[in-house]
Amino acid sequence: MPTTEPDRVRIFDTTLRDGEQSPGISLNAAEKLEIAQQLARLGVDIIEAGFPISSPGDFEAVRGIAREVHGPVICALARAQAPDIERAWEAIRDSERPRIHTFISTSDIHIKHQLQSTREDVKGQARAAVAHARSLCEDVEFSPMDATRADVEYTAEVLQIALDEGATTINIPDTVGYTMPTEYAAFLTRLYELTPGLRDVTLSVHCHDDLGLAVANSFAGVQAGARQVECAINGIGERAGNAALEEIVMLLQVRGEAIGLHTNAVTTEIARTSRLVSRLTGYPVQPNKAIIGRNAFAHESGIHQDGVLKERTTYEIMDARTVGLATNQLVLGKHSGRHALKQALEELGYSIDGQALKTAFERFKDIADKKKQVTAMDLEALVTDELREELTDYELVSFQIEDSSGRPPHARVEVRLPDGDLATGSFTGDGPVDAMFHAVGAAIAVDARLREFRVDAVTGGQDALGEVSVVVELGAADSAVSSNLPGVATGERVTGAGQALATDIIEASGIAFLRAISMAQRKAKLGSDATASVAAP
Ligand SMILES: CC(=O)SCCNC(=O)CCNC(=O)[C@H](O)C(C)(C)COP(=O)(O)OP(=O)(O)OC[C@H]1O[C@@H](n2cnc3c(N)ncnc32)[C@H](O)[C@@H]1OP(=O)(O)O
Ligand SMILES: CC(C)C(=O)C(=O)O
Ligand SMILES: [Mg+2]
Repeated sequence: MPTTEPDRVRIFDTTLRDGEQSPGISLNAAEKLEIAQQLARLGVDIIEAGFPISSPGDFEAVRGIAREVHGPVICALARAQAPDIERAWEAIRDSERPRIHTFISTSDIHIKHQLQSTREDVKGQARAAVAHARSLCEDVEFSPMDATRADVEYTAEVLQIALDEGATTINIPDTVGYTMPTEYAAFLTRLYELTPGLRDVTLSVHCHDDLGLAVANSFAGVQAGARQVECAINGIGERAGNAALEEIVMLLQVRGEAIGLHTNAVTTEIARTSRLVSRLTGYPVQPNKAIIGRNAFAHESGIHQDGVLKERTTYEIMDARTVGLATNQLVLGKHSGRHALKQALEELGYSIDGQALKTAFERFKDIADKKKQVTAMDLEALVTDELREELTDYELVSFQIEDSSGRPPHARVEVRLPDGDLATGSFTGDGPVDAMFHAVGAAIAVDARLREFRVDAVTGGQDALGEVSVVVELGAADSAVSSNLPGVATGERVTGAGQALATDIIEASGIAFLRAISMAQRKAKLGSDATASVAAP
């Protein structure tokens, strides 16, 4: 137990050391520094910046962090060997608050097979290592590696040696993620009994997730008296990873009061830190990951949405804003109701009711039937599209596209004209969109020149809505179109812009093209050169 603030749990972040031991992760010095600076903003107490003896690059990275990151303790790992300890010290000595973390195994499996040594020799190595580290640095952490598979009495003897030599933090690693919460707590309690000096220093926990118990074991350790938790952002680390920092911090934020404990972490920096680590490590975060997964604050089902709309706490134990997210999310799908839709639209700034809501709801259901998920972006696009539709004089009633390798694509369309008549047109084009445009032009007897064409995926995923934007130019110089442009003198040009949304971009192209022509014709009729686009909601 630390002598100051005994109710505070120190957050020891090992993203840059154990986290980086995840297969496939290799961070360069600049990336490590960027993460370390963000960890400082997150308010972690200790940053384990790396293992300096492991490579010149890691040495430089740790040294850069030690020099440039202020606030947290900057820690470097070293085996219980003089060269490791000296290299670690060289890397962190410029830090305002350096710490050397040295370790050696106390389990017989490790002593016999890996170290090929004896219990007595390990005691000697531990003594020498801690003494050497303390001769260089005031802050020294000692870890008996694989402790949870070790003999507790022997581990206590080694810890007493480390304490005698001046270790200031004792960390008990569950190196292979083997222990269970009650067993781990009992192990720590027994260590307290066997090692009297342990109560005078900070006891730390370091748990791996091989059985999915890293956070539960860490929490059990805290309940047994540990006041430092070693953890990594997004739970990355050797094999199945370390305890996830964001889970430890939020567990103590949400439930800490019940046991009278807290951390100093700035929880609103969690989401940003998670995204940064994910981006720089290339390790994506699973959608259902606690705290930082994209579903962690999302509600899909109607009953939950209804509850959250009435009172957020019915289905949420945390406010998304406390972890740095803008808001929770009501994910609209085919089972969602009108209230959730209306609320979602209001959040987007569209206050609609009555017939407008009814129409939007029907269109929403159509889209929801085609898509797995209707997002806020879809909704915005749908409502905006609803407004645009009022400005359309033509309706694309149906279309067929024949497209196959070796033959140019052919389009056939049926368009309802402003007077209600149906007109058909067909065309063989260079591509399906080109064929669609020309077939539409043929159906309404307008020869429009395409000036701009753009397709944007409005939402993500294969079933995303595509937004097509087109700008067309009509000219009275062209005898074929003069009857459509009564207000335009020969030689003049008039442009029109249109946009449309659909999951099928060929369909969206046809509708946008018709809207652009409508706009050009309206402008021509008004004799106006207004540049207002049909797209503007
Ligand atoms: C549980 C953990 O996360 S421990 C940290 C694990 N992290 C890493 O290993 C990442 C960085 N490691 C490395 O870059 C390399 O392993 C190095 C540079 C440290 C060492 O490389 P090498 O000298 O080639 O040794 P190698 O890694 O093959 O073997 C490890 C050696 O360290 C010894 N060793 C392992 N742990 C310790 C320890 N805590 N104290 C002293 N010696 C140890 C092993 O017995 C073995 O010694 P041996 O060569 O006499 O058999
Ligand atoms: C170096 C030690 C603390 C470690 O990472 C482990 O035992 O898992
Ligand atoms: Mg580890």
